[in-house]
Amino acid sequence: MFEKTTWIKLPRNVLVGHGVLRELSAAVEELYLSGPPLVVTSPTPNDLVGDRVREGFPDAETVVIESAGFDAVERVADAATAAESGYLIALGGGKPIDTAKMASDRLGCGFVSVPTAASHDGIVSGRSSIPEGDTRHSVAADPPLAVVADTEILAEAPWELTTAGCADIISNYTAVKDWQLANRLKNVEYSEYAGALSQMTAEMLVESSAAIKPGFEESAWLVAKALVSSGVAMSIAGSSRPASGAEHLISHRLDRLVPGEALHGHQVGVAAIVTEYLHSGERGEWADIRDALDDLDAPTTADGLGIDDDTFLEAVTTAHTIRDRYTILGDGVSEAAAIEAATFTGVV
Ligand SMILES: NC(=O)C1=CN([C@@H]2O[C@H](COP(=O)(O)OP(=O)(O)OC[C@H]3O[C@@H](n4cnc5c(N)ncnc54)[C@H](OP(=O)(O)O)[C@@H]3O)[C@@H](O)[C@H]2O)C=CC1
Ligand SMILES: O=C(CO)COP(=O)(O)O
Ligand SMILES: [Zn+2]
Repeated sequence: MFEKTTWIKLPRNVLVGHGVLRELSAAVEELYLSGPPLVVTSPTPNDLVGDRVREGFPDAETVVIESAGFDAVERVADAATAAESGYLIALGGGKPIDTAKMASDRLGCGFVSVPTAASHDGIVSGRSSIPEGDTRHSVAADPPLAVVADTEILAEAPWELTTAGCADIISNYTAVKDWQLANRLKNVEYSEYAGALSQMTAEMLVESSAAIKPGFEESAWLVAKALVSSGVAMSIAGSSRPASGAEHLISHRLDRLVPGEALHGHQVGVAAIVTEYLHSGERGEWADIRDALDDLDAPTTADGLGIDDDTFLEAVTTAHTIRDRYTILGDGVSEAAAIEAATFTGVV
């Protein structure tokens, strides 16, 4: 008997462009939500844009979170319950967006994503990435009901946040390879549509790299569109597989070993150079990934991340323990193999 089903959840309104923050209340109005919103944000985005968001929602309450984690999710859920909020507005980078995403799932209400940085591809996805102890959970949640990505705001954010977003997209190359490997070796379900979309998004970004330069709003536009596209690939897959493979496991491990040292996107970019070498060896495309990162001003070495070589190598050899996701790391890369891959590619 045929039993396959697909349920793809996507945002209803996606606004990307100059000054679209002014359309936020119109975009929300179209969603037929009820009750006041709770704005979930972190300190810098709140200082920069919080008041402009609240202008459109005079009855909104705000909760400011300092770090991601299940405690923050609980805080947001409690604040929403106390304020009788009808929905959440996530304002900021990946930290407040992932926290609001998961809290809205817990509360059974919708949320709207208002990114202030083009720094990662979770702004549209239906996955929430939450750290806990030594591990990190990629939790299924509903995607935002609407996304309002104002390129004027994104372009004013520090350039390194945009280059982190670029690197998060470039890591799709190796993420898709890991997914295909897991499909071949472990029979993990693979979506041709999601895999192709994720890979095409990375290719298009690399092809546009000459136009991605600091000080141009066009750059924020190109990167934001790629982040949306990558998030849609995750929604089609119903998993973060199209955009998260071994390079993300290494980054998640670095988050435990040296918290806050480097941006998520930068870590996954450098790690992708190494995992591409593990996939394909000396003649693989690791140098293309390195050059693409370099063209986009993203780091290509452990040192460029501000992380010492030994810590980076420790992350490579222990990354497979982060979660049950089969990748090129298999059941662990030996220290000698990690040193060979990272030195040959110039990462350490
Ligand atoms: N769910 C998913 O599919 C995905 C989730 N992620 C997750 O997202 C997180 C990474 O996202 P990232 O955005 O780097 O993390 P943060 O939200 O921590 O943002 C990074 C830094 O940028 C600051 N910031 C945000 N906007 C601006 C701005 N406009 N101007 C100046 N500073 C700004 C933040 O300030 P402050 O410190 O005040 O907050 C923070 O210091 C990780 O936890 C990662 O796992 C990443 C990819 C996909
Ligand atoms: O960062 C992500 C995709 O870019 C999300 O992946 P994770 O599921 O590994 O957190
Ligand atoms: Zn990522």
